[in-house]
Amino acid sequence: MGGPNPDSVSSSSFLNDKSAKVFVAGHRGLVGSAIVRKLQSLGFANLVLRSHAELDLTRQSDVEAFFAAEKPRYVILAAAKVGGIHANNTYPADFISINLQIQNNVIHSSFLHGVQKLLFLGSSCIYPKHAPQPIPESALLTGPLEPTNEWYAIAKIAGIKMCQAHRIQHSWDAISGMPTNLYGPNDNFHPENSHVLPALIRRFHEAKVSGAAEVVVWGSGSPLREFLHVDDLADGVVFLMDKYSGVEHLNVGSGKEVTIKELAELVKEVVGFQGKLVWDTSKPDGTPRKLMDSSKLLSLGWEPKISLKDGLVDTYKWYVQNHNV
Ligand SMILES: NC(=O)C1=CN([C@@H]2O[C@H](COP(=O)(O)OP(=O)(O)OC[C@H]3O[C@@H](n4cnc5c(N)ncnc54)[C@H](OP(=O)(O)O)[C@@H]3O)[C@@H](O)[C@H]2O)C=CC1
Ligand SMILES: C[C@H]1O[C@H](OP(=O)(O)OP(=O)(O)OC[C@H]2O[C@@H](n3cnc4c(=O)[nH]c(N)nc43)[C@H](O)[C@@H]2O)[C@@H](O)[C@@H](O)C1=O
Repeated sequence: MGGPNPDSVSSSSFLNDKSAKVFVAGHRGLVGSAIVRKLQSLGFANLVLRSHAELDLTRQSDVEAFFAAEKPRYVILAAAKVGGIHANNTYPADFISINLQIQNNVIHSSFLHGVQKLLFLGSSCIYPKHAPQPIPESALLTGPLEPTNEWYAIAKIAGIKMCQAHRIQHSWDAISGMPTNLYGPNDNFHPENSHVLPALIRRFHEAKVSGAAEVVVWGSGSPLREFLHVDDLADGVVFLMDKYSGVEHLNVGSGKEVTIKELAELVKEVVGFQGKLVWDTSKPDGTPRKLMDSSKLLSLGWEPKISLKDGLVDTYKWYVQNHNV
C-alpha cells in the first residue's frame, strides 16, 4: 500500500475545540439526536443542523453548496436510510442507493471543503452472517453477508472504504465506528419497519391498553442480539472523535447479548402486559448471532454504562410521554 501511513494522520483534541462548527447529519434521528444532546451537554455551542426537508443529502449539488457555505470543522455522519429486518428485506434498492448517495456526498464534500475530521457510522450487519463470535473488526469481508440486509451492509462497507481510501490517498482524518443494535429516545416505533426493541415496546403497550390476550413476535425467538443504549453510543462517538485516529473501523457494543425471546419477556415485564407471546415463524430470524468484540475501543478507555433493563424502562417512559399513547 503506497502513500503515507494512514494511522499516522494527526488528530487534535475535539473536546478542546468546543467553539468549532460541528455538522451532525441526521440530528432528528435516534443516533443524531443523542449525539446533539451529548455535544450540547459538553458545551459545544456551534452545531450546524439541517433537517431532511431543509437539506436532502442525496442531492450532490445541494450538499456541495451547503459545505461551501457552512465550512464545518467536524462532521458526524448519522444520516442514513435505516430500518429493521423487514424494511431491509423489502426495500433493498432504497437501502443500497440512498445510503451510498448520502455517504458519498457527505464524505466527498467534507473532504473538498476542508473538514478537519469526519466520523462515519456503519453497523454490525457489515460482518459475515457466520462470523466468529464475538466479532472482531478483522472479520470484515471474510464471508457471505446475511441476505436480509446485504444491500444496506454493502453500502456501509463502501462507507468504511471511502474513509480508508481518503486517509490513504490524502492523509485525511476520516474514521468509522460500527455500533451494535441501538435503542432509546427518538427511535422509530413503526409497527413493521422499525427494529425489534421499539417494535415490541409499541406492540406490548398497544396490547396492554386494548386488553388483548396475546402479542405476536417475529421469528423463532432464538436469534441473539447485543443492545446498546443510544446515550452510551453518543458517548462513544464523542470519545472516538476525541481519541481515535486510525484506518481501521472500531466496534461499539455493550458486550451483552440476549435472545429475542429473553428480550420479548423483558419488554413484556417493563410494559406490564399480562397476556401471552405467540411466535410468527413465517418471519425471518436474520443473523443467528452478532455479538461484537469491542475490546479495541474498551482498551482506549471507553465503556458503556446503561443496562438493558434500565435503558428499556427509560425508553418505555419516553415512548408513553412522546407518542400520545
Ligand atoms: N438504529 C440502530 O439500531 C443502528 C443504527 N446505526 C447507524 O446509525 C446511523 C443513524 O441511525 P438512526 O439514528 O437509527 O436512524 P434514524 O432513522 O433514526 O435517523 C436517520 C436520520 O437521517 C435522516 N435522513 C435520512 N435520509 C436523509 C436524506 N436523504 N437527507 C437528509 N437526512 C436524511 C433522517 O431524517 P428523516 O427521518 O426526516 O428522513 C433521520 O433524521 C445510521 O448510519 C445507522 O446505520 C448503526 C447500528 C444500529
Ligand atoms: C441494527 C441492525 O438491524 C437489522 O438487523 P436485525 O438485528 O436482524 O434487526 P431487527 O431489530 O429488525 O430484528 C432482530 C430480530 O428480532 C426479531 N423480531 C421479533 N419481533 C420483531 C418485530 O416486531 N420487529 C422486528 N424488526 N424484529 C422482530 C427479528 O425477526 C430478528 O430475528 C438490520 O437493519 C441490520 O442492517 C442492522 O444493522
